Amino acid sequence: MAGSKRVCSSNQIIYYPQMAPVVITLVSDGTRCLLARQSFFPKGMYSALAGFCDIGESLEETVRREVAEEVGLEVERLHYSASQHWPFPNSSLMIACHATVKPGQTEIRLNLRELEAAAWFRHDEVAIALRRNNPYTQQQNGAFPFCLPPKFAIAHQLIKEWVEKPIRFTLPV
Ligand SMILES: NC(=O)c1ccc[n+]([C@@H]2O[C@H](COP(=O)([O-])OP(=O)(O)OC[C@H]3O[C@@H](n4cnc5c(N)ncnc54)[C@H](O)[C@@H]3O)[C@@H](O)[C@H]2O)c1
Repeated sequence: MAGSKRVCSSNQIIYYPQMAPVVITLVSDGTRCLLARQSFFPKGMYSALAGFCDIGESLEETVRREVAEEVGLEVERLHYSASQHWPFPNSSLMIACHATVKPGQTEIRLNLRELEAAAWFRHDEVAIALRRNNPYTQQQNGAFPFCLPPKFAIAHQLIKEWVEKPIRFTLPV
């Protein structure tokens, strides 16, 4: 039977589990993809942009707002990829999308209240990072290599999808 719930034994009120929708978007300019990091990420790790949906927003509106807020870019086309339940820190439904920026509009305006860094990465750089074993290990020169989220995270799958196959952008945002 579908549906989890708890019934309060004193007043019979039914409580259903709460889940927060989150969009995670891999922005591309056609040849490169935009990845960002927060200060608490493992050193060297970059990921796609994520953000909680606000009340009243469509997923398309959340993508457009989050990308504009975090890196100052306007997205033009949107393509749904996949979803994943994500239990950390509370229960979220991650909705993963690919998006493109308007041609020629690639200048990043970083929101330092939300992100530590963001940059455009070439296809070959991302492909190497996907293949890297022991990605979070410090190198002999003291630096941490550019690396990506672990395989179990939908962020990894979204980035892998971008590397492996051309995405058709069909939905205007
Ligand atoms: N599975 C993956 O691949 C993947 C990748 C990136 C992010 N995530 C998850 O996506 C979520 C959002 O990512 P983020 O980078 O914006 O996170 P974040 O932790 O930076 O949160 C951003 C803001 O959202 C607020 N917030 C927290 N819970 C909320 C809720 N339920 N509804 C509305 N706002 C809330 C926080 O107060 C914070 O100010 C996080 O839970 C993160 O763990 C998952």
